[in-house]
Amino acid sequence: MKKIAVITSGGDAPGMNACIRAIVITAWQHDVEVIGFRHGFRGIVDDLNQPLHPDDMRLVSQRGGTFLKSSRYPEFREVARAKAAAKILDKHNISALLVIGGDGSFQGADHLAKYWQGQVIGIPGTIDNDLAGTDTTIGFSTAVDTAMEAIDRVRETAEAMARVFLIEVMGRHAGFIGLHAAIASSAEAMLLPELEPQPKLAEIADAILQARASFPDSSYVVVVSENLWPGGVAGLSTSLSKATGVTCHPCPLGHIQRGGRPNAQDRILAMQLGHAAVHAVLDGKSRIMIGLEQEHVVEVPLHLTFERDKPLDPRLVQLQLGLQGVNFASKKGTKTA
Ligand SMILES: Nc1ncnc2c1ncn2[C@@H]1O[C@H](COP(=O)(O)OP(=O)(O)O)[C@@H](O)[C@H]1O
Ligand SMILES: O=P(O)(O)OC[C@H]1O[C@](O)(COP(=O)(O)O)[C@@H](O)[C@@H]1O
Repeated sequence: MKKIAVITSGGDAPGMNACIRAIVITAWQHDVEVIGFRHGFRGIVDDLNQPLHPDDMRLVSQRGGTFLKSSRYPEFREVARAKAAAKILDKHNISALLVIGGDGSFQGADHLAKYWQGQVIGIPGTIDNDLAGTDTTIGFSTAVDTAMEAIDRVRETAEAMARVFLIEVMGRHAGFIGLHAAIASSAEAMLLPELEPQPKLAEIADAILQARASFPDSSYVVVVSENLWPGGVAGLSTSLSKATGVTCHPCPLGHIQRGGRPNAQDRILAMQLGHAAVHAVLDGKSRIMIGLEQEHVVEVPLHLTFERDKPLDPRLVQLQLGLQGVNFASKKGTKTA
């Protein structure tokens, strides 16, 4: 019986469990046995294997996180670790490894493929959506929903108290969550690394002061990507409060964005990609990522997913820039941000 393995690696993302379910069920339908290794690449090296059977997949899709566990394991860059992983995979007679993760995990998979003869397939699982070759990644949609709901809550108190809030969203060095959350929550401004890697304090302060002058009774919400400002939104709020004389409140959303039940879109995406990944294995494919482009499942050479940058959708950027900060008090709709 053919045997394949699956790991979840890097930051966990809602929908990873649904993807494992689709892999296990599809594989068993084709007489392929599946084992998981817990904790990503570390689990292969340390042989933390776990047999996976369709009967155990009944109630996993609804849960966030990953029941297989994940890890960041920088030691896997070492050739010796990749060779050790190859040995373990051969010991278990594994013919293909499916890696659910982000660009780092795919670099790890590509690294392993240099020292292991089996097939290596990547499945995009990261809340950041920062992988080239796929329109979206497992977990991104849920993370945006979570950020939006959190910002909606902040908005209510901000509006009641007529306060300025700076809300920090995740994304490592990518603004996808920031852009989508800013649009969905009708933010007054957004600070994203792709738009301005080093935003100017004076410009942000001016926009706040103009908004305060036009709408003294209203809230003002800025969505800020993490790692953009030294000291994060706490540091930025302190500097802006000083520069404007208006108290600015920091609100980092943090890991709240990574947890929670996957939404329907992420569950469906996860199952589509997991199912297609098993078929790619059966077709003898290797060193590819299974992605989704314009609603269609696609296969992309693995290296292209991490060697290229994925740009923000310029139409969505323009949409938000056009809608944010318009001064409705002015007949001409003068921009205030
Ligand atoms: N260049 C690399 N060579 C080998 N393994 C890597 C490399 N980059 C990342 N990895 C492995 O992939 C894991 C996940 O990568 P990371 O960047 O943390 O998350 P993500 O896959 O979500 O981007 C790392 O902890 C490491 O084990
Ligand atoms: O939980 P950690 O290890 O501090 O990592 C935080 C990072 O992980 C993420 O949540 C997800 O990143 P990856 O999916 O690329 O691992 C980033 O948005 C964030 O910068």
